[in-house]
Amino acid sequence: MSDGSTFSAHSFSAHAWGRNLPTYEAIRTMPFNDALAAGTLSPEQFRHYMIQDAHYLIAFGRALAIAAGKADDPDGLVQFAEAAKVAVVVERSLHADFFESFGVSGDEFARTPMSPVCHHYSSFLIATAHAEPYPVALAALLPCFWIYAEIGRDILGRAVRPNPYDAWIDTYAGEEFHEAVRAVIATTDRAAAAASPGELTRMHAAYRHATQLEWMFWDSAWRLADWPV
Ligand SMILES: Cc1ncc(C[n+]2csc(CCO)c2C)c(N)n1
Repeated sequence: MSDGSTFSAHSFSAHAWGRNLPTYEAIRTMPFNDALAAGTLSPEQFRHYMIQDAHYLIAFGRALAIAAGKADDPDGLVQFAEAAKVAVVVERSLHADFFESFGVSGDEFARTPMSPVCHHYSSFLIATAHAEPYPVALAALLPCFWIYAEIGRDILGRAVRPNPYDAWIDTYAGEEFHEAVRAVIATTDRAAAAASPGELTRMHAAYRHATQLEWMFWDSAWRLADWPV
């Protein structure tokens, strides 16, 4: 799927994937993902990532719920309402399983605010879902699904096992997640086919911005980034 070839060459998704391939490659080879696959990522960096991801997933769930409300048919409404629920389920499993095994207390989570990048990405998704029409909202949400599916498979293929991050790797490489991702790509392509030229331009801008923010999210965890003042 990483060459976009599963989809029609004329689809929005194929164009968006192709245009953003250098950024995808930059994500795939970034130190955070190399170290995760090698099992050498520090627990401190993974804890930073998990805490920020728990914040992110709630915002992502809200953005999905807003997009669900804008769906142009009942199937889209169900698809994104269900995805919003899954985002919260994943956040709860971070709390129940990963926080537990990597020693993040409820207290530490409660006193750790969103990092600058997490704040930016979360605000961008919620603002886009609110202010933009359905196709543009979906374009902003798509990289989150698609990039994780691809990165999950890539890391699975080269992970050193056993790996302290096995459970994380297995979550995103699983077939169930990939099926959901294919469905989001298909719905986004259908919405793009009905979008105006102006909306299509904004879809590409939203997709690009979200892809850049995915890179920045991992980079932020790698650097243990915090607010400078
Ligand atoms: C920064 C960041 N980006 C994407 C994901 C991936 N992800 C998590 S839950 C879910 C589907 C929810 O319906 C997806 C695609 C993540 N965890 N963190």
